[in-house]
Amino acid sequence: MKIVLAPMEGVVDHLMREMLTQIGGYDLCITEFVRVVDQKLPARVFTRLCPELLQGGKTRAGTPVRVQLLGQEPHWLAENAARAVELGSPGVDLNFGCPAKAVNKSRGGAVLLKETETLYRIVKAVRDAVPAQFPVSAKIRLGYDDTSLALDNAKAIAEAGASSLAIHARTKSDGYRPPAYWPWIAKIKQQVKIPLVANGEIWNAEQALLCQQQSQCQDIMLGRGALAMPNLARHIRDQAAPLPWPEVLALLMHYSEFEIAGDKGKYYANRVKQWFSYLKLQYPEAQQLFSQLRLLTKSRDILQLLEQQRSD
Ligand SMILES: Cc1cc2nc3c(=O)[nH]c(=O)nc-3n(C[C@H](O)[C@H](O)[C@H](O)COP(=O)(O)O)c2cc1C
Repeated sequence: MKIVLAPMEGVVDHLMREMLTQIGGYDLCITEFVRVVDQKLPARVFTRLCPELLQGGKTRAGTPVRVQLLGQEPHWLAENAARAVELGSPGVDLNFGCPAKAVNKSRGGAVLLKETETLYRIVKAVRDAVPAQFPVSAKIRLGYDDTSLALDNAKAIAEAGASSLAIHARTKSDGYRPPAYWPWIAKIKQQVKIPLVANGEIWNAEQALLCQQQSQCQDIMLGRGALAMPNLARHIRDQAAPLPWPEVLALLMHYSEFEIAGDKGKYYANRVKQWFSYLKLQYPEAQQLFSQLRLLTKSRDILQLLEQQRSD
């Protein structure tokens, strides 16, 4: 079994990857997406989103971090994919599942799930541009409005030479409403011979097992669940109990200190709130704290509140 930490724009940044891979259990992380439109982006765009490029493309715990690209133009995606690996990304991931409105208006993201031929052309161009030893993976949903193209899309991506395919087992229209349709992945697996990674709605070890059984897939990708339970990968692999709240609080403080020490001010407050929105599903303490924290906009104030909570 391989466990992949899902890309999550706005919350799984390098600080989060650092902490979660330090706890352990992850084989690979995928970054938030780099938006590609019509140019070769400067190196700083990649290193800002993925500072791990400056340390061999791995987190300090040694977990590889693969850059994800999102766009619609095969040529420009290929150029930027080549740049990402030159800069040290151990492969490239292509995002075909992003439901965000702004992204879909300018195409890119989930809307491409309506265009099987474009998916093929993108994967082929990127595969041709990236040296063979580097994996080119892709991530899809089951479709846009419905699942009618799920098989064709997966087959096209495989035929174009993708090394593996992560499948978030819902359509764009399903949004994040449970359930995730894991048996659909098993259906795709019968016809697509590249390794598949099952994704969607895994919050604990029981669900991980059920997902593996129903998807017929050993490898899984964890998104919101990884934030709700910071040791979810260890919980799944080694039956570790959910991390106790005081340790979660220490992680939250570490995240804040990291940020105050030199990263970007405002961005953190939004990220920590986003993290809390998942933590409160697992920890009643987070639920209580969230009602106070949601009004704060400065990292320092958030840290102060966390410190107060620790000393209570
Ligand atoms: C806040 C948020 C941001 C996300 N950002 C990305 C992204 O940048 N790239 C991507 O491919 N998927 C993105 N996703 C989708 C997740 O990677 C994952 O497929 C989805 O959350 C389902 O998995 P889960 O049920 O384990 O959370 C995002 C999801 C959320 C909730």
